[in-house]
Amino acid sequence: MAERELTVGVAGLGGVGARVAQALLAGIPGLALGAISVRDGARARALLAGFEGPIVAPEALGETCDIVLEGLPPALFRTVAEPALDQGRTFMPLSVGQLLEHWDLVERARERGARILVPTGALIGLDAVRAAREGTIESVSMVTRKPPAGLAGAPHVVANGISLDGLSEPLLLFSGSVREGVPGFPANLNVAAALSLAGIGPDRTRLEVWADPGVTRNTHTIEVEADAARFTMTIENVPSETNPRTGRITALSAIAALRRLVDPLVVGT
Ligand SMILES: NC(=O)C1=CN([C@@H]2O[C@H](COP(=O)(O)OP(=O)(O)OC[C@H]3O[C@@H](n4cnc5c(N)ncnc54)[C@H](OP(=O)(O)O)[C@@H]3O)[C@@H](O)[C@H]2O)C=CC1
Ligand SMILES: O=C([O-])CC(=O)C(=O)O
Repeated sequence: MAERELTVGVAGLGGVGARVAQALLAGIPGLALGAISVRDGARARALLAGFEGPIVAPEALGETCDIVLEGLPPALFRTVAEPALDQGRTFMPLSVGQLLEHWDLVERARERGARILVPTGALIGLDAVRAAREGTIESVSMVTRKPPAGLAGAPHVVANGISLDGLSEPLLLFSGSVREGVPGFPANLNVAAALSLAGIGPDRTRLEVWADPGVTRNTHTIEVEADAARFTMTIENVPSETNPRTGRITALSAIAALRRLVDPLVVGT
């Protein structure tokens, strides 16, 4: 007898959430779009033609859905995360940096039998980082370069009165640990948070953030030194149409991460 489909609740229909919800509607065997949470219901119904399921508050997604995917602005992270975990659901965050600031949620997941699954998102190489962590990792570092428009408005940029207009050469905005960096760039460094969680943690993972007028893509390079391997990898992400901060691959990574929850064959660590 066929197993029942797992239902997915999607919080936020921005660049990431809309793409994931559309993929679920188009059909992923074993998964179904169960509910959505949005501010503008009419816009959502237009984006998701044929979706007749409920539109609910972010807190309510976990009442009926097996998996809750968060694609909200970072400030709303806990609104959806906490109830989904209390309801024992599988929670898939995109605003991963917020996990560092709401770390108690990991213990909460353990207590409630829930799970937090962080997709690789706009990054590369978390499979190798996780494998290396089973041995000894000496160092992990990441350099992020984005077109200035993708960094405009970040709290760090605003608080330090940094002007990104008319830059003619790369400007180093931040250098330090991932834990120190994320609060200043909550919509830019989710990848760095994910890297740190896959490897040696946010205090030991080093980070540089550059506003670079010479790049058109959101570019992340990670460098890992471990007893099992040394590797350097770079990903150059096409910014999404709706949000220049977010790489187009982010939604595709979330879709792939959902698929591996139900696929009979799973490849990769
Ligand atoms: N993990 C990773 O690798 C990456 C993570 N990210 C992060 O993923 C998250 C989603 O990114 P992205 O899709 O680009 O973000 P967007 O800003 O495009 O989308 C956020 C959506 O949330 C909606 N929203 C706002 N308030 C509410 C509310 N109260 N209830 C329901 N929906 C609401 C917005 O609606 P409205 O349209 O009405 O404003 C918008 O559609 C962000 O935190 C981003 O930083 C981004 C890139 C990579
Ligand atoms: O999309 C990207 O390149 C990375 C990003 O914004 C994030 O990690 O928040």
